[in-house]
Amino acid sequence: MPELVFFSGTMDCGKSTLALQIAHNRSARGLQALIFTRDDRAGEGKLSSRLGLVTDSVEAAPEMDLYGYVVDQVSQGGKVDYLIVDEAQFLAPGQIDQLARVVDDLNLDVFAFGITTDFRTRLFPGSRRLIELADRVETLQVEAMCWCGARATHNARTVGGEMVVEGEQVVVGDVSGSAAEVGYEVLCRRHHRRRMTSASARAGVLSPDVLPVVSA
Ligand SMILES: Nc1ncnc2c1ncn2[C@@H]1O[C@H](COP(=O)(O)OP(=O)(O)O)[C@@H](O)[C@H]1O
Ligand SMILES: Cc1cn([C@H]2C[C@H](O)[C@@H](COP(=O)(O)O)O2)c(=O)[nH]c1=O
Repeated sequence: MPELVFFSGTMDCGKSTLALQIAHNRSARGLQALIFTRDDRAGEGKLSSRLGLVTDSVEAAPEMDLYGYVVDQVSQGGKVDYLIVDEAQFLAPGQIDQLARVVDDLNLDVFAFGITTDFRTRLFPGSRRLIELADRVETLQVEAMCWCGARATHNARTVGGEMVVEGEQVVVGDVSGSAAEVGYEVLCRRHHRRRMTSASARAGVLSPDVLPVVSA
């Protein structure tokens, strides 16, 4: 039976790499993917991994009918054996419904990849709908780690190096950006709640406030 599968995790846990591996393994067996992404860091119409691999994709624009696009491709003689959808958190809930229809009415597997929650720990609308509709939700095996060594479960946003909890939900960025701009860091829940990034933890250790007080 074809499935809608949501591969989810934090930023930087290997989702895009897995998407590219699935496409590679299947294409070696003659299966052709139709690849959608939205707002990949590498630019429009690209699916990229931090391991350096990148492939062309179809940019899933906000108003695009994904089901209609697949039907058009197939009616024009295009070969579509299954779908890969990266950065699926950015899709509108209605577009996730269209992906479910691709599975049910066109009998194609759809593998969606994305982060579940934003920098405020709130579900992205696209991820919420995926959790509601997917046949399976898979958590990635390679866990990203918080600076403390615990499994990273949350995404923090930094602006000028400081963790923030207010702002636009969508700001494309990376975990290795310069401290001057918007960046991201994956944290465990404990340190997300305490707003302790690796930089603020280091600063805390160096702060004279935490040095032992020597009595006279
Ligand atoms: N230099 C490197 N050597 C080995 N693995 C790396 C290197 N750089 C990145 N990675 C791996 O790539 C992962 C990020 O992959 P990516 O597919 O871009 O993540 P995601 O799509 O989940 O944000 C990291 O968690 C790490 O496992
Ligand atoms: C937490 C969070 C992330 N984003 C953006 C930042 C990146 O461009 C993508 C995630 O990409 P990845 O391949 O999973 O690293 O999402 C955002 O816009 N808002 C957020 O709150």
